[in-house]
Amino acid sequence: MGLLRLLKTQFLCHLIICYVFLVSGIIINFLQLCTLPLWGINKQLARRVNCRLAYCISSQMVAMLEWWSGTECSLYTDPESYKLYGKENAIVILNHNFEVDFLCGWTFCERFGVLGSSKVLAKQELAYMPVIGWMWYFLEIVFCKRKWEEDRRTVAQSLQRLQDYPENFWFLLYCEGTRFTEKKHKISMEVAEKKGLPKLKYHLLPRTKGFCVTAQNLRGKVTAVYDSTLNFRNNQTPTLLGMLNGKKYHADLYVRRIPLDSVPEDESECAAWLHKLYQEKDEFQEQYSQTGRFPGPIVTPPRRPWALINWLFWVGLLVCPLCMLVLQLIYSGSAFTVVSTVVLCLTGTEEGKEEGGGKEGGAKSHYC
Ligand SMILES: CC/C=C\C/C=C\C/C=C\C/C=C\C/C=C\C/C=C\CCC(=O)SCCNC(=O)CCNC(=O)[C@H](O)C(C)(C)COP(=O)(O)OP(=O)(O)OC[C@H]1O[C@@H](n2cnc3c(N)ncnc32)[C@H](O)[C@@H]1OP(=O)(O)O
Ligand SMILES: CCCCCCCCCCCCCCCCCC(=O)OC[C@@H](O)COP(=O)(O)O
Repeated sequence: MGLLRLLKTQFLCHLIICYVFLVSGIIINFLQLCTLPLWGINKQLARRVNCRLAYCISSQMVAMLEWWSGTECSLYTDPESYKLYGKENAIVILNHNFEVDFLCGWTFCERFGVLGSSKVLAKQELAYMPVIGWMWYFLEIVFCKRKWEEDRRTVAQSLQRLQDYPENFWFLLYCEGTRFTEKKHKISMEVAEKKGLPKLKYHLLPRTKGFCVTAQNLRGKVTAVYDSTLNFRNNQTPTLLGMLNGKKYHADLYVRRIPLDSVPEDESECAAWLHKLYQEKDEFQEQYSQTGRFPGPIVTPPRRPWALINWLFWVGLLVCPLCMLVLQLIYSGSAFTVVSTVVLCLTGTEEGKEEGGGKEGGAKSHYC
């Protein structure tokens, strides 16, 4: 094992990375809070500033994927559509099978220059999460309680506010509403059967209301739907901890650009359109499982240096005070404190190795 690879598996490195992420995140959250008075004076400027601040947080996780773990991301799409990515507002529909699929999504956002402004229809609970959740509040992320009686009005209102958003954005929708598990799949296929809909093998039955309300309220602002289907090579099951351990994965994303004009405006027709789309997505996944590839030509949008530069900046800024703290601990702490800290780090390293490496090449269930 090379020295760098060994370093990446060390718990101490993981501690430092998490420390930098959390402390920089809190500092950025605080800076976002300081922009509050600006919203009353110049709302568009406040939004632009918040996009840049948000970039400083989310790009750290992207840097971990791109530069630390070295994960590769290939895009299957047609060259005509490729030219438009990052230059227009779009609704992105993505399958939800992996712990890190949101992070792969962010990586593509980064490569097409829309990371700071990217949006999602997220469950309300995430709004209370320090760093990311608080960052989302200032990014005008749309939250839902997954109770349609309440969401119908609040989601539509939040979407309407995006009509004059000053930056290009991609609005991510996990129409399945939750991450795929065999149990959830079984239940949702029972619902499909009751509704007389064809069964899906690789997806849960999509929830249509969120998509229909999004398409309805972003019409005029958004020009296309990016139907995106993600999978990983060699049956990999990527995890955040695996990436933190420096494990390299290879993501394949198939994207079809569909003009929003071709999505029906009528609610029930829109729902039927989405069900049909998921049947097609299921076929793409079937093709991937049979052949190991999606249809169409492959391009690999290049990674950009900005995420790494931002990360190195925060590491430089925050690791010096940490070193001082550690030195202080060594000088002033008892032998017991020092020894127990070292033991804790070593134990963490061993557990991290198991988590990060243990799943490598592990058999996956049939769906991905
Ligand atoms: C070029 C590159 C292209 C792309 C790059 C890719 C991506 C990058 C893009 C952007 C990145 C941006 C950000 C990413 C960062 C982070 C993301 C992280 C986290 C967010 C994840 C979440 O939080 S997911 C959870 C929240 N979101 C959703 O739930 C969305 C989907 N849900 C809906 O739309 C729902 O309808 C709802 C939430 C609006 C309302 O929910 P509710 O439950 O109240 O109503 P439903 O309509 O769903 O339920 C009633 C109807 O559903 C039927 N039913 C019952 N059981 C089931 C079941 N198990 N499955 C399916 N359907 C079921 C029931 O019968 C009712 O049917 P009716 O016919 O009567 O309506
Ligand atoms: C630089 C890197 C530092 C790494 C430090 C690690 C910090 C960890 C940060 C975690 C960030 C999480 C971002 C939010 C993504 C949440 C995805 C998610 O929660 O999806 C919810 C869905 O699945 C539906 O949930 P359920 O239906 O199960 O309810």
